[in-house]
Amino acid sequence: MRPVGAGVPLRVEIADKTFHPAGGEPLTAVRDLSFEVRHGEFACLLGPSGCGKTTTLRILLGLDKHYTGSVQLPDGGRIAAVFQEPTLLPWRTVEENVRLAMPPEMRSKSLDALFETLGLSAMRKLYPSELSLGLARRAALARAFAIEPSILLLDEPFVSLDEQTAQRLRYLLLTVWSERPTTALMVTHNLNEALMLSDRIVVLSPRPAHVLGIFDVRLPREYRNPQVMNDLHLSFREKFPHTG
Ligand SMILES: Nc1ncnc2c1ncn2[C@@H]1O[C@H](COP(=O)(O)OP(=O)(O)OP(=O)(O)O)[C@@H](O)[C@H]1O
Repeated sequence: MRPVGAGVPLRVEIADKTFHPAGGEPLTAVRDLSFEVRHGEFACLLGPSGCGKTTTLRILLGLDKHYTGSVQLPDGGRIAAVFQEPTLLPWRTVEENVRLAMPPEMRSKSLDALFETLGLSAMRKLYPSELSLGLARRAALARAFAIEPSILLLDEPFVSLDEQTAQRLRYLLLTVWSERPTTALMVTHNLNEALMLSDRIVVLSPRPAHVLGIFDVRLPREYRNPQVMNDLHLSFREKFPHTG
């Protein structure tokens, strides 16, 4: 495994992204947005509702090519995404959903360890309709990690869950990510979530999104106990008094 920072970073330079709705006023969602996520780092894009976070992720995913600027993805080019909704195919089992996302040369590999880590071993043959909201999110995480992505993009994956379930999933995400480290960028408007998960928080302005500043959380995650989280909150608010 390469040490953090040794590989190609994710480099984002979006000069302008403007929507031109038919019959409506043009709307600039992103302007002069520039940041980097180092190889193997977990970063969060933290910004207020509607500031342009999802728009930015869609550009990184290649789903929106109508922008000016450039994006450099880490080498390997395998992108995994986890969205707000788990987007599982309803007529396929959990395991089939995961395997279908894998490139053909990987499809026969064992998924035992991954399912075990995510607490899904007993659910492999279930259909999405048989899963709770939390279990469906776990299946979406399994599908993302199964392809061994060179970059993992997450768009508020725990947003519509109750806080207890969301917190359990954050821990699971950390566990599975530390077993299978990859460069990760997660969109959130939840400061607590960002402080718990990130090596680095990219703090965004209200729309049009640009970077207000970077908050590095250098402390290893196992030391981020409630007291430390409290201190992190305070230093974040000192640095960014009008956000979060
Ligand atoms: N296809 C589109 N056409 C026109 N405007 C759009 C389109 N998609 C997004 N927008 C607008 O662009 C702005 C940024 O939207 P975006 O979804 O990127 O925000 P966000 O930061 O992800 O918000 P949230 O936290 O609420 O998900 C919003 O004002 C939104 O209404």
